[in-house]
Amino acid sequence: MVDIENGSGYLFTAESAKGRAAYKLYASSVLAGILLIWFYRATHIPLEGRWAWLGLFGAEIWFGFYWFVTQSARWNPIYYRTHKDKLSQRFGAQLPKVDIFVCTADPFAEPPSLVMSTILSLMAYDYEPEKLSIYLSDDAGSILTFYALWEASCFAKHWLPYCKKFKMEPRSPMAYFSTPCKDNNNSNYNEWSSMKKLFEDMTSRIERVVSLGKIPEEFKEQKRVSKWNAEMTSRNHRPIVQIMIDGRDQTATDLDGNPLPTLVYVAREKHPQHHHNFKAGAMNALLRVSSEISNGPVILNVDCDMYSNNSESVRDALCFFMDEEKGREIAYVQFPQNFDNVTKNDLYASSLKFISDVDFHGMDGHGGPLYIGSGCFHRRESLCGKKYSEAYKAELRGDRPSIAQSNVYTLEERAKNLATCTYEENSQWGKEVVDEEVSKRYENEMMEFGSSSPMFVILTTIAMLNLLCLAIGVKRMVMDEGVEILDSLLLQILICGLIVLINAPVYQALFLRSDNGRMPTNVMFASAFLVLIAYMIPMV
Ligand SMILES: O=c1ccn([C@@H]2O[C@H](COP(=O)(O)OP(=O)(O)O[C@H]3O[C@H](CO)[C@@H](O)[C@H](O)[C@H]3O)[C@@H](O)[C@H]2O)c(=O)[nH]1
Ligand SMILES: [Mn+2]
Repeated sequence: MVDIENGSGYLFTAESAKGRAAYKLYASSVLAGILLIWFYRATHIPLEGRWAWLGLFGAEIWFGFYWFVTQSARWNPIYYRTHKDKLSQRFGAQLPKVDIFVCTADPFAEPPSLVMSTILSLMAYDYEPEKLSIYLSDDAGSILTFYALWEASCFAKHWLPYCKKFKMEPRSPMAYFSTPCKDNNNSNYNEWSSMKKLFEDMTSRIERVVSLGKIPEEFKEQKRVSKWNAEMTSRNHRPIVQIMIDGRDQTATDLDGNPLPTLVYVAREKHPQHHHNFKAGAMNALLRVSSEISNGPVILNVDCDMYSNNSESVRDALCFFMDEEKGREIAYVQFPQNFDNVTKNDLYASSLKFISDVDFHGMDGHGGPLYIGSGCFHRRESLCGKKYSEAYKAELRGDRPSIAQSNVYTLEERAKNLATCTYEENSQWGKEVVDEEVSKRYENEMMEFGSSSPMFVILTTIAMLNLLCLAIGVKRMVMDEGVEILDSLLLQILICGLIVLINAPVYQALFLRSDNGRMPTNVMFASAFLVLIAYMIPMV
Protein backbone atom coordinates (compact mmCIF):
# COMPACT_ATOMS: atom_id res chain seq x y z
CA MET A 1 0.00 0.00 0.00
CA VAL A 2 2.70 2.46 0.95
CA ASP A 3 6.21 2.82 -0.32
CA ILE A 4 9.09 3.31 2.02
CA GLU A 5 9.71 7.01 2.02
CA ASN A 6 11.56 9.34 4.28
CA GLY A 7 10.36 12.54 2.68
CA SER A 8 10.02 15.30 5.20
CA GLY A 9 6.58 16.36 4.02
CA TYR A 10 4.84 13.13 4.89
CA LEU A 11 2.57 12.79 7.86
CA PHE A 12 3.72 9.24 8.29
CA THR A 13 6.72 7.22 7.22
CA ALA A 14 7.35 3.53 6.91
CA GLU A 15 10.52 1.81 7.99
CA SER A 16 11.69 -1.65 7.15
CA ALA A 17 12.57 -3.91 10.05
CA LYS A 18 16.22 -4.09 11.04
CA GLY A 19 18.39 -7.19 10.93
CA ARG A 20 16.87 -8.44 7.71
CA ALA A 21 20.13 -9.97 6.44
CA ALA A 22 20.25 -12.31 9.43
CA TYR A 23 16.64 -13.31 8.88
CA LYS A 24 17.21 -13.93 5.19
CA LEU A 25 20.23 -16.05 5.96
CA TYR A 26 18.19 -18.07 8.42
CA ALA A 27 15.30 -18.44 5.94
CA SER A 28 17.71 -19.58 3.22
CA SER A 29 19.08 -22.25 5.51
CA VAL A 30 15.53 -23.51 6.18
CA LEU A 31 14.82 -23.46 2.46
CA ALA A 32 18.02 -25.43 1.77
CA GLY A 33 16.94 -27.93 4.43
CA ILE A 34 13.52 -28.37 2.87
CA LEU A 35 14.96 -28.80 -0.62
CA LEU A 36 17.48 -31.36 0.62
CA ILE A 37 14.74 -33.39 2.27
CA TRP A 38 12.69 -33.30 -0.93
CA PHE A 39 15.73 -34.30 -2.94
CA TYR A 40 16.51 -37.16 -0.61
CA ARG A 41 12.92 -38.37 -0.70
CA ALA A 42 12.68 -38.18 -4.50
CA THR A 43 15.92 -40.08 -4.99
CA HIS A 44 15.27 -42.74 -2.36
CA ILE A 45 12.12 -44.51 -3.37
CA PRO A 46 11.96 -47.76 -1.43
CA LEU A 47 10.83 -51.00 -3.00
CA GLU A 48 8.79 -51.87 0.06
CA GLY A 49 6.70 -49.54 2.19
CA ARG A 50 5.69 -47.27 -0.67
CA TRP A 51 2.66 -46.01 1.22
CA ALA A 52 4.73 -44.82 4.13
CA TRP A 53 7.11 -43.15 1.70
CA LEU A 54 4.24 -41.44 -0.09
CA GLY A 55 2.75 -40.26 3.21
CA LEU A 56 6.04 -38.84 4.40
CA PHE A 57 6.81 -37.16 1.11
CA GLY A 58 3.31 -35.69 0.99
CA ALA A 59 3.70 -34.30 4.51
CA GLU A 60 7.10 -32.82 3.66
CA ILE A 61 5.83 -31.16 0.51
CA TRP A 62 2.89 -29.79 2.45
CA PHE A 63 5.15 -28.44 5.17
CA GLY A 64 7.43 -26.83 2.58
CA PHE A 65 4.49 -25.17 0.91
CA TYR A 66 3.13 -23.94 4.24
CA TRP A 67 6.52 -22.58 5.23
CA PHE A 68 6.84 -20.81 1.91
CA VAL A 69 3.47 -19.12 2.25
CA THR A 70 4.22 -17.92 5.79
CA GLN A 71 7.34 -16.18 4.49
CA SER A 72 5.13 -13.56 2.88
CA ALA A 73 4.24 -12.37 6.37
CA ARG A 74 7.88 -12.47 7.57
CA TRP A 75 9.93 -11.28 4.66
CA ASN A 76 9.54 -7.55 4.84
CA PRO A 77 8.03 -6.27 8.09
CA ILE A 78 7.14 -2.59 8.01
CA TYR A 79 6.92 -0.24 10.98
CA TYR A 80 5.00 2.99 10.67
CA ARG A 81 5.85 6.20 12.38
CA THR A 82 3.49 9.17 12.51
CA HIS A 83 4.45 12.83 12.59
CA LYS A 84 1.73 14.37 14.70
CA ASP A 85 3.53 17.72 15.03
CA LYS A 86 3.16 18.20 11.28
CA LEU A 87 -0.50 17.29 11.46
CA SER A 88 -1.23 20.15 13.83
CA GLN A 89 1.02 22.56 11.92
CA ARG A 90 -0.61 21.81 8.64
CA PHE A 91 -4.25 21.50 9.58
CA GLY A 92 -4.59 23.39 12.86
CA ALA A 93 -8.27 23.82 13.52
CA GLN A 94 -9.16 22.17 10.22
CA LEU A 95 -9.15 18.61 11.52
CA PRO A 96 -12.19 16.40 10.83
CA LYS A 97 -14.92 15.24 13.18
CA VAL A 98 -14.49 11.76 14.59
CA ASP A 99 -17.40 9.52 15.59
CA ILE A 100 -16.67 6.77 18.08
CA PHE A 101 -18.86 3.67 18.35
CA VAL A 102 -18.84 1.53 21.47
CA CYS A 103 -20.96 -1.61 21.47
CA THR A 104 -22.32 -3.33 24.52
CA ALA A 105 -24.81 -6.17 24.65
CA ASP A 106 -25.55 -7.31 28.17
CA PRO A 107 -25.32 -5.38 31.46
CA PHE A 108 -24.63 -8.59 33.40
CA ALA A 109 -21.94 -10.13 31.19
CA GLU A 110 -20.38 -6.75 30.39
CA PRO A 111 -20.74 -4.74 33.62
CA PRO A 112 -21.72 -1.11 32.90
CA SER A 113 -19.14 0.11 35.43
CA LEU A 114 -16.46 -1.36 33.16
CA VAL A 115 -18.07 -0.08 29.99
CA MET A 116 -18.05 3.43 31.47
CA SER A 117 -14.29 3.33 31.93
CA THR A 118 -14.03 2.53 28.23
CA ILE A 119 -16.31 5.47 27.41
CA LEU A 120 -14.31 7.81 29.65
CA SER A 121 -11.01 6.74 28.08
CA LEU A 122 -12.47 7.79 24.72
CA MET A 123 -14.01 11.04 25.93
CA ALA A 124 -10.58 11.98 27.27
CA TYR A 125 -8.86 11.75 23.89
CA ASP A 126 -6.43 14.54 23.22
CA TYR A 127 -8.62 16.01 20.48
CA GLU A 128 -10.96 18.96 20.22
CA PRO A 129 -14.06 17.87 22.16
CA GLU A 130 -16.33 19.74 19.73
CA LYS A 131 -15.20 17.30 17.08
CA LEU A 132 -15.65 14.12 19.08
CA SER A 133 -18.95 12.25 19.30
CA ILE A 134 -19.23 9.06 21.28
CA TYR A 135 -22.10 6.66 20.68
CA LEU A 136 -22.88 3.85 23.06
CA SER A 137 -24.89 1.13 21.38
CA ASP A 138 -26.71 -0.93 23.99
CA ASP A 139 -28.07 -4.12 22.48
CA ALA A 140 -29.72 -4.99 25.76
CA GLY A 141 -31.68 -1.74 25.69
CA SER A 142 -31.10 -1.63 29.41
CA ILE A 143 -32.08 1.28 31.61
CA LEU A 144 -29.22 0.21 33.91
CA THR A 145 -26.67 0.94 31.20
CA PHE A 146 -28.47 4.18 30.43
CA TYR A 147 -28.18 5.17 34.07
CA ALA A 148 -24.48 4.27 34.06
CA LEU A 149 -23.91 6.44 31.00
CA TRP A 150 -25.53 9.35 32.77
CA GLU A 151 -23.23 8.80 35.75
CA ALA A 152 -20.24 8.74 33.37
CA SER A 153 -21.36 11.97 31.71
CA CYS A 154 -21.32 13.66 35.14
CA PHE A 155 -17.99 12.17 36.16
CA ALA A 156 -16.49 13.28 32.81
CA LYS A 157 -16.82 16.88 33.98
CA HIS A 158 -14.19 16.11 36.63
CA TRP A 159 -12.21 13.51 34.75
CA LEU A 160 -11.50 15.42 31.54
CA PRO A 161 -9.91 18.45 33.27
CA TYR A 162 -7.87 16.06 35.43
CA CYS A 163 -6.55 14.24 32.33
CA LYS A 164 -5.78 17.53 30.65
CA LYS A 165 -3.89 18.81 33.67
CA PHE A 166 -1.77 15.74 34.37
CA LYS A 167 -1.47 14.45 30.80
CA MET A 168 -1.40 10.93 32.18
CA GLU A 169 -2.03 7.56 30.55
CA PRO A 170 -4.07 5.42 30.43
CA ARG A 171 -7.22 7.51 30.60
CA SER A 172 -9.56 4.71 31.50
CA PRO A 173 -10.13 5.59 35.17
CA MET A 174 -10.39 1.93 36.10
CA ALA A 175 -7.00 1.15 34.58
CA TYR A 176 -5.45 4.38 35.86
CA PHE A 177 -6.52 3.88 39.46
CA SER A 178 -5.53 0.22 39.48
CA THR A 179 -1.94 1.26 40.17
CA PRO A 180 -0.79 3.44 43.08
CA CYS A 181 -0.16 7.16 42.62
CA LYS A 182 3.30 7.81 41.24
CA ASP A 183 3.37 11.48 42.07
CA ASN A 184 5.31 12.50 45.20
CA ASN A 185 3.99 16.03 45.19
CA ASN A 186 1.57 16.45 48.06
CA SER A 187 -1.15 18.46 46.38
CA ASN A 188 -1.04 16.22 43.30
CA TYR A 189 -1.45 13.25 45.54
CA ASN A 190 -4.45 14.82 47.20
CA GLU A 191 -6.00 15.53 43.83
CA TRP A 192 -5.31 11.96 42.80
CA SER A 193 -6.94 10.50 45.85
CA SER A 194 -10.02 12.71 45.74
CA MET A 195 -10.48 11.86 42.05
CA LYS A 196 -10.10 8.19 42.92
CA LYS A 197 -12.75 8.59 45.60
CA LEU A 198 -15.13 10.24 43.12
CA PHE A 199 -14.56 7.42 40.69
CA GLU A 200 -15.05 4.70 43.27
CA ASP A 201 -18.25 6.34 44.48
CA MET A 202 -19.57 6.43 40.93
CA THR A 203 -18.61 2.80 40.36
CA SER A 204 -20.31 1.62 43.51
CA ARG A 205 -23.50 3.57 42.66
CA ILE A 206 -23.56 1.93 39.23
CA GLU A 207 -22.86 -1.50 40.66
CA ARG A 208 -25.58 -1.11 43.25
CA VAL A 209 -28.12 -0.12 40.60
CA VAL A 210 -27.13 -3.10 38.45
CA SER A 211 -27.34 -5.58 41.32
CA LEU A 212 -30.73 -4.21 42.42
CA GLY A 213 -31.87 -4.24 38.81
CA LYS A 214 -33.58 -0.86 39.10
CA ILE A 215 -32.67 2.79 38.95
CA PRO A 216 -33.12 5.31 41.82
CA GLU A 217 -36.49 7.09 41.98
CA GLU A 218 -34.98 10.57 41.79
CA PHE A 219 -33.21 9.68 38.55
CA LYS A 220 -36.50 8.46 37.14
CA GLU A 221 -38.12 11.78 37.85
CA GLN A 222 -35.36 14.04 36.59
CA LYS A 223 -34.20 12.28 33.47
CA ARG A 224 -36.05 11.40 30.34
CA VAL A 225 -36.59 7.75 30.98
CA SER A 226 -40.14 7.67 29.62
CA LYS A 227 -38.84 5.59 26.73
CA TRP A 228 -38.60 2.62 29.04
CA ASN A 229 -41.71 0.86 30.23
CA ALA A 230 -42.60 -2.36 31.98
CA GLU A 231 -43.41 -4.25 28.77
CA MET A 232 -40.10 -3.75 27.04
CA THR A 233 -37.47 -6.46 27.07
CA SER A 234 -34.00 -6.59 25.61
CA ARG A 235 -35.39 -8.57 22.68
CA ASN A 236 -38.48 -6.59 22.00
CA HIS A 237 -38.51 -2.82 22.15
CA ARG A 238 -38.79 0.32 20.07
CA PRO A 239 -35.61 2.16 19.09
CA ILE A 240 -34.16 4.55 21.66
CA VAL A 241 -31.79 7.38 20.80
CA GLN A 242 -30.93 9.84 23.52
CA ILE A 243 -28.37 12.62 23.27
CA MET A 244 -26.86 12.71 26.74
CA ILE A 245 -24.42 15.52 26.02
CA ASP A 246 -25.06 17.76 23.04
CA GLY A 247 -21.65 19.04 21.96
CA ARG A 248 -23.28 22.10 20.38
CA ASP A 249 -24.77 23.15 23.69
CA GLN A 250 -22.73 26.10 25.05
CA THR A 251 -23.65 25.18 28.61
CA ALA A 252 -22.37 21.60 28.33
CA THR A 253 -18.94 22.16 29.81
CA ASP A 254 -16.54 20.47 32.18
CA LEU A 255 -15.51 22.01 35.51
CA ASP A 256 -12.90 24.17 33.76
CA GLY A 257 -15.47 25.51 31.34
CA ASN A 258 -14.19 23.54 28.35
CA PRO A 259 -16.71 21.99 25.98
CA LEU A 260 -17.52 18.30 26.34
CA PRO A 261 -17.66 15.73 23.55
CA THR A 262 -21.10 14.73 22.30
CA LEU A 263 -22.39 11.62 24.04
CA VAL A 264 -25.28 9.57 22.66
CA TYR A 265 -27.12 6.52 23.96
CA VAL A 266 -28.49 4.24 21.22
CA ALA A 267 -30.58 1.10 21.58
CA ARG A 268 -31.68 -0.03 18.14
CA GLU A 269 -35.09 -1.55 17.78
CA LYS A 270 -35.45 -5.22 18.56
CA HIS A 271 -38.23 -7.48 17.48
CA PRO A 272 -38.48 -11.27 17.73
CA GLN A 273 -39.37 -11.48 14.05
CA HIS A 274 -36.19 -9.80 12.86
CA HIS A 275 -32.63 -11.00 13.06
CA HIS A 276 -30.43 -8.47 14.82
CA ASN A 277 -27.06 -9.67 13.42
CA PHE A 278 -25.14 -9.07 16.63
CA LYS A 279 -22.36 -6.51 16.59
CA ALA A 280 -22.52 -6.07 12.83
CA GLY A 281 -26.19 -5.12 13.09
CA ALA A 282 -25.36 -2.66 15.86
CA MET A 283 -22.58 -1.10 13.78
CA ASN A 284 -24.92 -0.63 10.84
CA ALA A 285 -27.49 1.09 13.03
CA LEU A 286 -24.77 3.30 14.51
CA LEU A 287 -23.55 4.29 11.07
CA ARG A 288 -27.02 5.51 10.17
CA VAL A 289 -27.80 7.16 13.49
CA SER A 290 -24.47 9.00 13.63
CA SER A 291 -24.87 10.22 10.05
CA GLU A 292 -27.91 12.15 11.27
CA ILE A 293 -26.35 13.57 14.43
CA SER A 294 -22.66 14.30 13.84
CA ASN A 295 -21.73 12.66 10.53
CA GLY A 296 -18.01 12.54 11.28
CA PRO A 297 -16.01 11.43 8.23
CA VAL A 298 -13.80 9.25 10.44
CA ILE A 299 -15.20 6.46 12.59
CA LEU A 300 -13.53 4.58 15.42
CA ASN A 301 -15.04 1.40 16.73
CA VAL A 302 -14.18 0.00 20.15
CA ASP A 303 -15.60 -3.03 21.93
CA CYS A 304 -16.97 -2.15 25.34
CA ASP A 305 -14.46 -4.44 27.02
CA MET A 306 -11.43 -2.62 25.56
CA TYR A 307 -10.32 0.82 26.64
CA SER A 308 -8.03 3.12 24.73
CA ASN A 309 -4.59 3.22 26.33
CA ASN A 310 -3.25 6.13 24.35
CA SER A 311 -4.89 9.53 24.22
CA GLU A 312 -3.11 10.42 20.99
CA SER A 313 -4.58 7.59 18.92
CA VAL A 314 -6.96 9.88 17.05
CA ARG A 315 -4.12 12.10 15.91
CA ASP A 316 -2.04 9.06 15.00
CA ALA A 317 -4.83 7.70 12.84
CA LEU A 318 -5.40 11.05 11.15
CA CYS A 319 -1.74 11.20 10.14
CA PHE A 320 -2.50 8.27 7.85
CA PHE A 321 -5.81 9.48 6.49
CA MET A 322 -4.77 13.09 5.98
CA ASP A 323 -1.43 12.54 4.28
CA GLU A 324 -1.80 14.39 0.98
CA GLU A 325 0.22 11.87 -0.95
CA LYS A 326 -0.76 8.48 0.39
CA GLY A 327 -3.80 9.10 2.55
CA ARG A 328 -6.32 8.44 -0.18
CA GLU A 329 -5.09 4.85 -0.45
CA ILE A 330 -5.95 4.12 3.16
CA ALA A 331 -9.45 2.99 4.13
CA TYR A 332 -8.76 2.02 7.73
CA VAL A 333 -6.11 2.38 10.40
CA GLN A 334 -5.97 -0.35 12.96
CA PHE A 335 -4.35 -0.45 16.39
CA PRO A 336 -3.08 -3.64 18.02
CA GLN A 337 -4.99 -5.09 20.96
CA ASN A 338 -3.30 -5.70 24.29
CA PHE A 339 -4.74 -7.76 27.10
CA ASP A 340 -4.44 -7.08 30.82
CA ASN A 341 -5.87 -10.33 32.09
CA VAL A 342 -3.36 -12.83 30.73
CA THR A 343 -1.39 -14.94 33.16
CA LYS A 344 2.38 -14.61 33.53
CA ASN A 345 3.28 -17.18 30.91
CA ASP A 346 0.19 -16.52 28.77
CA LEU A 347 -0.98 -20.14 28.85
CA TYR A 348 -3.04 -20.04 25.63
CA ALA A 349 -1.02 -17.39 23.76
CA SER A 350 -4.18 -15.33 23.92
CA SER A 351 -2.40 -12.00 24.02
CA LEU A 352 -2.00 -12.25 20.23
CA LYS A 353 1.57 -11.01 20.76
CA PHE A 354 2.94 -12.91 17.84
CA ILE A 355 0.18 -11.78 15.54
CA SER A 356 0.50 -8.11 16.40
CA ASP A 357 4.30 -8.01 16.80
CA VAL A 358 5.23 -10.08 13.78
CA ASP A 359 2.46 -11.04 11.40
CA PHE A 360 0.72 -7.68 11.20
CA HIS A 361 3.95 -5.83 10.50
CA GLY A 362 4.80 -8.49 7.95
CA MET A 363 1.46 -8.00 6.22
CA ASP A 364 1.97 -4.25 6.28
CA GLY A 365 4.59 -4.95 3.66
CA HIS A 366 1.78 -6.24 1.43
CA GLY A 367 -0.86 -3.59 1.93
CA GLY A 368 -1.82 -4.23 5.51
CA PRO A 369 -3.51 -6.86 7.64
CA LEU A 370 -7.16 -7.75 7.87
CA TYR A 371 -9.59 -5.88 10.10
CA ILE A 372 -9.62 -7.47 13.55
CA GLY A 373 -12.87 -6.01 14.76
CA SER A 374 -12.00 -3.48 17.44
CA GLY A 375 -9.74 -0.46 17.90
CA CYS A 376 -9.96 0.48 14.25
CA PHE A 377 -10.51 3.81 12.52
CA HIS A 378 -12.44 3.73 9.23
CA ARG A 379 -13.26 6.37 6.71
CA ARG A 380 -17.04 6.63 6.81
CA GLU A 381 -17.07 6.50 3.01
CA SER A 382 -15.31 3.16 2.95
CA LEU A 383 -18.07 1.68 5.12
CA CYS A 384 -20.79 3.24 3.02
CA GLY A 385 -19.80 1.44 -0.16
CA LYS A 386 -17.67 4.07 -1.85
CA LYS A 387 -15.31 2.42 -4.35
CA TYR A 388 -11.64 3.23 -4.55
CA SER A 389 -10.44 4.98 -7.67
CA GLU A 390 -7.10 6.41 -8.74
CA ALA A 391 -8.65 9.81 -9.27
CA TYR A 392 -10.09 9.95 -5.75
CA LYS A 393 -9.00 12.88 -3.66
CA ALA A 394 -9.68 12.39 0.01
CA GLU A 395 -11.46 15.34 1.57
CA LEU A 396 -11.31 15.11 5.30
CA ARG A 397 -10.36 18.69 5.96
CA GLY A 398 -12.51 20.72 8.26
CA ASP A 399 -16.10 20.33 9.23
CA ARG A 400 -18.45 18.83 6.75
CA PRO A 401 -21.72 20.61 6.26
CA SER A 402 -23.59 19.27 9.22
CA ILE A 403 -27.11 17.97 8.83
CA ALA A 404 -27.52 18.61 12.49
CA GLN A 405 -28.88 22.11 12.68
CA SER A 406 -32.06 21.01 14.40
CA ASN A 407 -32.79 20.81 18.10
CA VAL A 408 -32.06 17.75 20.14
CA TYR A 409 -35.59 16.34 20.11
CA THR A 410 -36.01 16.55 16.33
CA LEU A 411 -32.59 15.00 15.91
CA GLU A 412 -33.41 12.12 18.22
CA GLU A 413 -36.69 11.47 16.46
CA ARG A 414 -35.04 11.41 13.06
CA ALA A 415 -32.21 9.21 14.29
CA LYS A 416 -34.66 6.78 15.89
CA ASN A 417 -36.21 6.08 12.52
CA LEU A 418 -32.79 4.93 11.37
CA ALA A 419 -32.43 2.47 14.23
CA THR A 420 -35.48 0.35 13.46
CA CYS A 421 -35.09 -3.33 12.70
CA THR A 422 -36.29 -3.67 9.16
CA TYR A 423 -33.91 -6.49 8.44
CA GLU A 424 -32.87 -7.66 11.83
CA GLU A 425 -34.36 -10.69 13.43
CA ASN A 426 -34.10 -11.77 16.99
CA SER A 427 -31.52 -14.36 17.88
CA GLN A 428 -29.95 -15.82 20.95
CA TRP A 429 -27.11 -13.71 22.16
CA GLY A 430 -25.46 -15.00 25.23
CA LYS A 431 -22.07 -15.35 26.67
CA GLU A 432 -20.59 -18.19 28.49
CA VAL A 433 -20.75 -17.55 32.18
CA VAL A 434 -17.31 -17.87 33.64
CA ASP A 435 -17.12 -20.71 36.09
CA GLU A 436 -15.22 -19.93 39.32
CA GLU A 437 -13.21 -23.13 39.09
CA VAL A 438 -12.34 -22.59 35.45
CA SER A 439 -10.99 -19.14 36.19
CA LYS A 440 -9.01 -20.48 39.15
CA ARG A 441 -7.40 -23.08 36.90
CA TYR A 442 -6.68 -20.34 34.39
CA GLU A 443 -4.95 -18.25 37.07
CA ASN A 444 -2.83 -21.30 37.92
CA GLU A 445 -1.98 -21.79 34.27
CA MET A 446 -3.58 -25.23 34.07
CA MET A 447 -4.76 -26.08 30.59
CA GLU A 448 -8.43 -26.78 30.11
CA PHE A 449 -9.24 -30.09 28.39
CA GLY A 450 -12.65 -30.91 29.91
CA SER A 451 -14.69 -31.42 26.74
CA SER A 452 -14.40 -34.41 24.41
CA SER A 453 -13.20 -33.06 21.12
CA PRO A 454 -11.58 -34.90 18.17
CA MET A 455 -8.66 -32.49 18.54
CA PHE A 456 -7.95 -33.86 22.02
CA VAL A 457 -8.19 -37.43 20.71
CA ILE A 458 -5.44 -36.70 18.16
CA LEU A 459 -3.36 -34.92 20.78
CA THR A 460 -3.74 -37.71 23.32
CA THR A 461 -3.04 -40.44 20.77
CA ILE A 462 0.21 -38.80 19.71
CA ALA A 463 1.20 -38.21 23.32
CA MET A 464 0.48 -41.78 24.38
CA LEU A 465 2.06 -43.35 21.31
CA ASN A 466 5.27 -41.47 21.91
CA LEU A 467 5.28 -42.31 25.59
CA LEU A 468 4.83 -45.97 24.70
CA CYS A 469 7.63 -45.86 22.11
CA LEU A 470 9.95 -44.13 24.54
CA ALA A 471 9.18 -46.69 27.21
CA ILE A 472 9.85 -49.56 24.82
CA GLY A 473 13.06 -47.94 23.60
CA VAL A 474 14.32 -47.41 27.12
CA LYS A 475 13.33 -50.94 28.10
CA ARG A 476 15.29 -52.38 25.17
CA MET A 477 18.30 -50.33 26.13
CA VAL A 478 18.22 -51.23 29.81
CA MET A 479 17.08 -54.84 29.72
CA ASP A 480 17.88 -56.26 26.29
CA GLU A 481 20.40 -54.76 23.93
CA GLY A 482 22.23 -52.25 26.10
CA VAL A 483 23.59 -48.91 24.91
CA GLU A 484 24.48 -50.30 21.44
CA ILE A 485 20.88 -49.73 20.56
CA LEU A 486 21.71 -46.01 20.48
CA ASP A 487 23.80 -46.55 17.35
CA SER A 488 20.67 -47.08 15.36
CA LEU A 489 17.94 -45.49 17.46
CA LEU A 490 19.51 -42.42 19.09
CA LEU A 491 17.63 -39.90 16.95
CA GLN A 492 14.31 -41.70 17.35
CA ILE A 493 14.67 -41.85 21.10
CA LEU A 494 15.63 -38.18 21.24
CA ILE A 495 12.67 -37.05 19.17
CA CYS A 496 10.36 -39.30 21.16
CA GLY A 497 11.72 -37.83 24.38
CA LEU A 498 11.18 -34.32 23.11
CA ILE A 499 7.59 -35.02 22.14
CA VAL A 500 6.99 -36.61 25.53
CA LEU A 501 8.46 -33.54 27.21
CA ILE A 502 6.23 -31.04 25.45
CA ASN A 503 3.22 -33.24 26.09
CA ALA A 504 3.69 -33.13 29.86
CA PRO A 505 0.41 -31.18 30.39
CA VAL A 506 -1.43 -33.88 28.41
CA TYR A 507 -0.14 -36.72 30.63
CA GLN A 508 -0.96 -34.64 33.64
CA ALA A 509 -4.51 -34.11 32.34
CA LEU A 510 -4.78 -37.84 31.54
CA PHE A 511 -3.37 -39.48 34.63
CA LEU A 512 -2.80 -37.02 37.43
CA ARG A 513 -5.64 -34.51 37.48
CA SER A 514 -9.04 -34.97 39.07
CA ASP A 515 -10.57 -31.53 38.40
CA ASN A 516 -13.13 -30.90 35.67
CA GLY A 517 -10.47 -29.68 33.28
CA ARG A 518 -8.82 -33.12 33.09
CA MET A 519 -8.94 -35.18 29.90
CA PRO A 520 -12.37 -36.82 29.53
CA THR A 521 -12.35 -40.60 29.98
CA ASN A 522 -13.86 -41.27 26.56
CA VAL A 523 -11.04 -39.33 24.93
CA MET A 524 -8.57 -41.46 26.87
CA PHE A 525 -10.23 -44.70 25.73
CA ALA A 526 -10.54 -43.62 22.10
CA SER A 527 -6.86 -42.70 22.06
CA ALA A 528 -5.78 -45.88 23.82
CA PHE A 529 -7.66 -47.84 21.18
CA LEU A 530 -5.91 -45.93 18.36
CA VAL A 531 -2.53 -46.43 20.02
CA LEU A 532 -3.21 -50.13 20.25
CA ILE A 533 -4.02 -50.28 16.54
CA ALA A 534 -0.90 -48.31 15.66
CA TYR A 535 1.14 -50.62 17.88
CA MET A 536 -0.20 -53.73 16.24
CA ILE A 537 0.17 -52.67 12.61
CA PRO A 538 3.85 -53.73 12.35
CA MET A 539 2.94 -57.14 13.78
CA VAL A 540 0.51 -58.10 11.01
O1 LIG B 1 -25.48 -8.76 19.73
C1 LIG B 1 -24.40 -8.26 20.00
C2 LIG B 1 -23.28 -9.04 20.33
C3 LIG B 1 -22.08 -8.41 20.65
N1 LIG B 1 -22.00 -7.07 20.65
C4 LIG B 1 -20.71 -6.40 21.01
O2 LIG B 1 -19.67 -6.83 20.17
C5 LIG B 1 -18.43 -6.70 20.82
C6 LIG B 1 -17.58 -7.94 20.63
O3 LIG B 1 -18.13 -9.02 21.31
P1 LIG B 1 -17.25 -9.93 22.32
O4 LIG B 1 -18.17 -10.85 22.98
O5 LIG B 1 -16.40 -9.04 23.13
O6 LIG B 1 -16.45 -10.78 21.28
P2 LIG B 1 -14.87 -11.03 21.18
O7 LIG B 1 -14.66 -12.40 20.71
O8 LIG B 1 -14.19 -10.55 22.38
O9 LIG B 1 -14.59 -10.01 19.97
C7 LIG B 1 -13.73 -10.22 18.88
O10 LIG B 1 -14.37 -10.87 17.78
C8 LIG B 1 -15.52 -10.19 17.23
C9 LIG B 1 -15.95 -10.91 15.98
O11 LIG B 1 -16.30 -12.21 16.26
C10 LIG B 1 -15.20 -8.76 16.84
O12 LIG B 1 -16.37 -8.10 16.43
C11 LIG B 1 -14.60 -8.05 18.03
O13 LIG B 1 -14.28 -6.72 17.70
C12 LIG B 1 -13.34 -8.81 18.45
O14 LIG B 1 -12.72 -8.13 19.53
C13 LIG B 1 -18.74 -6.41 22.29
O15 LIG B 1 -18.48 -5.05 22.53
C14 LIG B 1 -20.22 -6.73 22.39
O16 LIG B 1 -20.86 -5.94 23.34
C15 LIG B 1 -23.10 -6.30 20.32
O17 LIG B 1 -23.04 -5.08 20.31
N2 LIG B 1 -24.27 -6.92 19.99
MN1 LIG C 1 -14.27 -8.91 23.61
